[in-house]
Amino acid sequence: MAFNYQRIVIKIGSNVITQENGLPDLPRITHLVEQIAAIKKQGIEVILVSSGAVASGRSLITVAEKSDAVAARQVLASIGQVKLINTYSHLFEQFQILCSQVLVTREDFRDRMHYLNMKNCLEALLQYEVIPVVNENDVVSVTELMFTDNDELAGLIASMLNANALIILTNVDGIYDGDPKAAGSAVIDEVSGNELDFSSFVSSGRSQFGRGGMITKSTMAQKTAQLGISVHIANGKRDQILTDVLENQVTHTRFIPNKTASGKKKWIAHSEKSATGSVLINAGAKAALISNKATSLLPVGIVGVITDFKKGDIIKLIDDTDKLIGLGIAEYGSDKARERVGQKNQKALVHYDYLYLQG
Ligand SMILES: Nc1ncnc2c1ncn2[C@@H]1O[C@H](COP(=O)(O)OP(=O)(O)O)[C@@H](O)[C@H]1O
Ligand SMILES: N[C@@H](CCC(=O)OP(=O)(O)O)C(=O)O
Repeated sequence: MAFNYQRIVIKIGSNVITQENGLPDLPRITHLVEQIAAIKKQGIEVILVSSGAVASGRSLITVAEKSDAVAARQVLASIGQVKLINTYSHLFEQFQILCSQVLVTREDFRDRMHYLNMKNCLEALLQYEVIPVVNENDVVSVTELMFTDNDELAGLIASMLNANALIILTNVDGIYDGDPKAAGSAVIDEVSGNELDFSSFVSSGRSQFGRGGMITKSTMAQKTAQLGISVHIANGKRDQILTDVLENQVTHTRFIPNKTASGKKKWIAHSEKSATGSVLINAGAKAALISNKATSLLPVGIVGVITDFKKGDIIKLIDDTDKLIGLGIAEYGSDKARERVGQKNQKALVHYDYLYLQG
């Protein structure tokens, strides 16, 4: 194997396992399960994040999606998830592999205790040689409780389980440097660091059954790689794609991983939407934080408290252009922070060990 991974998360997009007419593509799912079984036989731990509940639901029932889109999605997913997991379960059984169903919402990642309970469950499933099949719980996950899409969920799961790699299967060969259909566009082989501005060449359009599109995939991939996890974006419609990606024998996009971050930093990195408070930091603090040295956020670098928070909350560090610089756990509440704004020799508001910088 070109890439020597011990634990991988594989995310399969709706489009990969759905035919153009909206019906599930059973031969494709079967072929993917065969490859996953072969990978698992080599001793690699696999966690599957699979979309396709809504698409599977559409193959079973017709609902009026125009009148109430939220209810329609709930109904389709509730019916379709049963079919999806049954299909996986039946196919994995043929290789004497057990799979399990794990349905989650964004809320499950917010509270650290809750997060650790979920992590323990997934670790236990892996110990029992089970392949967890994860999807968003679309039935209860509505509006602000929703993930942007399953790419975000896959990034969270890969970070939570300290996976070596995340393989995202979609319906194009990778991230193109222009419109994938335009002549002259080519797949970007490698992305390192986070300087690349994807919005200049990735359109916000989505494929027929996809939710987030390539922009959210790119941003999530960059963030996940910054936390120390290799991310591969490849075409799940191609035969032998998983084995070829692992052998590095197929054109696709690979995000080169940075130094591995601690488990706690990985959790903080994905907590932007659950951050309660925020503080405004000055130019000196910003420069110190983004330098290569490990630096905590001291009150002397804080200009003011923007939104209140309690000790232990996740807070946002914002600069004077309103840009998010980082996220961290507050060592004390906003009342004390206000009293200490601009003062020297005060206890750090965010300790370096509990600070994640956007980069
Ligand atoms: N520069 C680009 N490179 C690759 N794909 C792009 C680009 N710009 C837009 N896309 C679109 O993103 C789509 C994949 O995202 P999405 O629809 O969310 O798929 P999935 O269901 O796999 O999550 C592709 O089908 C492609 O049309
Ligand atoms: N949870 C939804 C998938 C939503 C989603 O993000 O889809 P996709 O963009 O195809 O990965 C489902 O199972 O239908």
